[in-house]
Amino acid sequence: MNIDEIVEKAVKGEIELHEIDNFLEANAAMVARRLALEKILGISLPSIGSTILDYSEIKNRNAENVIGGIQIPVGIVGPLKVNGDYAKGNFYVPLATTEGALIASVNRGCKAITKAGGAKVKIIFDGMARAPIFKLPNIDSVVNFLQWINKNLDKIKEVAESTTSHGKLKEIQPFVLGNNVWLRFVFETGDAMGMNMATIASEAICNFIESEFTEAKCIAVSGNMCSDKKQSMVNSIFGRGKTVIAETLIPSTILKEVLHTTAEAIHEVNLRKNLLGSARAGNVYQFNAHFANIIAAIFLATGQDMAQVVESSSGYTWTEVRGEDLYISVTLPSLEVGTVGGGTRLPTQREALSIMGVAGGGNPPGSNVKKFAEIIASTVLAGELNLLSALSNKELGRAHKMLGRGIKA
Ligand SMILES: CC(C)(COP(=O)([O-])OP(=O)([O-])OC[C@H]1O[C@@H](n2cnc3c(N)ncnc32)[C@H](O)[C@@H]1OP(=O)([O-])[O-])[C@@H](O)C(=O)NCCC(=O)NCCSC(=O)C[C@@](C)(O)CC(=O)[O-]
Ligand SMILES: NC(=O)C1=CN([C@@H]2O[C@H](COP(=O)(O)OP(=O)(O)OC[C@H]3O[C@@H](n4cnc5c(N)ncnc54)[C@H](OP(=O)(O)O)[C@@H]3O)[C@@H](O)[C@H]2O)C=CC1
Repeated sequence: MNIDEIVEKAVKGEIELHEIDNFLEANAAMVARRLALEKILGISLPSIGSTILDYSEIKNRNAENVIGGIQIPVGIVGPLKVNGDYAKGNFYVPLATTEGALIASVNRGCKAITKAGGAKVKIIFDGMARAPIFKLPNIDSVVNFLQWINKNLDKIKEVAESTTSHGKLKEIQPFVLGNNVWLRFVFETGDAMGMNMATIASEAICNFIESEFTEAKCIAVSGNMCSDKKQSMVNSIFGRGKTVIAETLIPSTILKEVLHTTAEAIHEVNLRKNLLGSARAGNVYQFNAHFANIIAAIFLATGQDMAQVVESSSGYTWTEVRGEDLYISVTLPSLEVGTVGGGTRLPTQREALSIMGVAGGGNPPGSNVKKFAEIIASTVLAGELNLLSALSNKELGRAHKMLGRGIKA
């Protein structure tokens, strides 16, 4: 069958859109699927169809039933001076967004931080968690199960690590409710974000447990105590991915000249907005102004899993007035990122990672992603510093009129 005949069959419903992959080479299948959809809907999709994506690379790795690609503007902020353990020096950071004023905002924050000597940044925890849920017959069995797990830690580690060369089982955190037990497995995952790695290793552990401790039945490899793609106290307290802290001290001259404000004014906005306002709103995880803006824009540009913006953007902004200067820090308890795997292998996303010098695996493994995490936290710091400044001097509406609607103030 040629491509026209296949399109016709898909339009008539004689083959499903995803079955086109069985008849054509990958890229021809992507085109045929779009042409069929255009005919079914009576619309044309030339922009989605005009893509540099190679479906033979994406298929069985990143997406199914593909009809083309979506383009999102990517802008650049920086140079941003980062004084980390892995990221040292001045960095340009790509942000993909459709929110006018966001890039300008973060860029001004970068300017202020760089002029002030940079952002100091530390990673204080590193571990990707997967938590299967087990059903036991009764609470005697729960206690025996926990003792058995403790006795068999070495064997469990061996089973897990037989599935991966980079994944290392660091720790098992047990949680109990009645006859239910969650085992929260925490892995080091090299430069990968690690969710596939941790899931595959956890499934192997579950099979081993079920065959050896037969009273335990694994109900689901993910029991939501992980917690993936959901806000949760467990991530906030224990950390998931990387827990990162970035801080800087901004002298009053820079506050005045670059940010048109004062330490007192920023501190008051932080206290009454980020801390009190978030508490009054019943927010438990996001005592910040807009971590999500920076996290989402970097995730989108660099091929991270967008659904993990949920927990990766949780965290706290802390400020202190020191003389006339401002101390400001951001704490991100669960930043889930990778420089290998997932969407990081796509061509535009890989280029975006290369702007920061973090594309691919590091030497030693894990060093590249830690450098990336430090750059992200420093950029979040720039975003917070600038938005708090803009709010303190009533710039927000004016900026968004100009850069979001194209209207001169
Ligand atoms: C827009 C500015 C920065 C102007 O600020 P300004 O001081 O009038 O601008 P400027 O023209 O004097 O430039 C100062 C610096 O800003 C940067 N800058 C300036 N323009 C650009 C540009 N086109 N492209 C790139 N960078 C730009 C750049 O670093 C520049 O330095 P230079 O390089 O010239 O030496 C300021 O008014 C501002 O930051 N406003 C606030 C906007 C903002 O923070 N928006 C964030 C998104 S809001 C949101 O989504 C969340 C929210 C608010 O709902 C959450 C909440 O509830 O809090
Ligand atoms: N399965 C699930 O439940 C979920 C999956 N996801 C998806 O999972 C994907 C991310 O999973 P993830 O495990 O990170 O990625 P991958 O599934 O792509 O696994 C990473 C691969 O890279 C290899 N590798 C090579 N060099 C390195 C290095 N330096 N550091 C680490 N690994 C290296 C690993 O080998 P080796 O293993 O031998 O070390 C492994 O094969 C995303 O697409 C995400 O959307 C997201 C949430 C849930």
